[in-house]
Amino acid sequence: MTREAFSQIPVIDLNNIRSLDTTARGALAKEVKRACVDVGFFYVKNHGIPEETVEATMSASKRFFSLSEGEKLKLDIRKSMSFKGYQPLLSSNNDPENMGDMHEGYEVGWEELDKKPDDSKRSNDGTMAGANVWPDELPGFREAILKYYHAAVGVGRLLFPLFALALDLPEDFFDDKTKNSAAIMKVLHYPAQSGPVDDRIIGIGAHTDFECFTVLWQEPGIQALQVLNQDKKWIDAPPIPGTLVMNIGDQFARWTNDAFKSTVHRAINRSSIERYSMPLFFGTDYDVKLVPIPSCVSEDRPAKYPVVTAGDYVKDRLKAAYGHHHDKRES
Ligand SMILES: O=C(O)CCC(=O)C(=O)O
Ligand SMILES: [Fe+2]
Repeated sequence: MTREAFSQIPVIDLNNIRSLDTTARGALAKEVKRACVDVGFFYVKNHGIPEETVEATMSASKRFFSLSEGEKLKLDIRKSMSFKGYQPLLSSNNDPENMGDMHEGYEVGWEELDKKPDDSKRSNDGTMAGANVWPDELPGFREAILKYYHAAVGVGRLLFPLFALALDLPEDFFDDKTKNSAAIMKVLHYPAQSGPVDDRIIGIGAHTDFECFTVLWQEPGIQALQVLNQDKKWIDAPPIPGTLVMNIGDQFARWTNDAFKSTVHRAINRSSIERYSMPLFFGTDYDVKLVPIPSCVSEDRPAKYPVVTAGDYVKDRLKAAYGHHHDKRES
């Protein structure tokens, strides 16, 4: 690939993802592989999530963030042992060099839309198991959030086999590693940062995501997301209507011994209006060990990472970013 090409984030059409034609799926997997190896970021179109679902969830999210701080703080994520609930402005810090992230957020994990007395997926989450916390005052909020959550989880389910193909693995390689609910969704609200911006307080500081991959919806019309390319230059990842942004996270970097790039990114909302986004982070089940795939390790490419479980990895990174439970970054 040329240097020029590194500054491009590809758009991949998922139209053929459900195709029964293995050649078509194979061609798609090739495109995905190239994006994962070269950039670690790509856009997907024809992802199948209806626009109405996105809009309903966004309007629910806007209603949530416009509640009073007191109401929102009833759901303070710092009271949750499993990282569910509300994150006030400046309470997280994704870049240890920075002084806090200029966004507020709200975080949920797996939950059935129709409540079951025993939701085995959620209770099997081990170290990350714990109920979502919902506001009392917002009728329809839970339903709107969970509707998008389940739609996006559906996209994630389609993508794991594609990533497996891209790694020359059997398509079902991740099936027994993704049986539970290791998918965390956030809705985020970034105030406008116009005027001079202190580089140490931006929307979300430079970071990599912790899981296998992220599916991000970002508000159309506002440029904020930036990706660090292989030349260590920040390139814009503008919203493209009708697409979702996908990026590789640290768990895939570990599975692939860095063949797939967990790419550093950040967001700065320098527009004059507030911005909303929603990432959904897909990991393997929390008890699964992040063991490098044999074809990604060789004498020339020795294993780079110690083996840990997905749950321990994610929890340590969350603790570091949120600095709560009186725990500081371990090591
Ligand atoms: O809001 C965005 O565009 C990026 C969010 C993000 O990178 C994250 O939450 O990990
Ligand atoms: Fe991120």
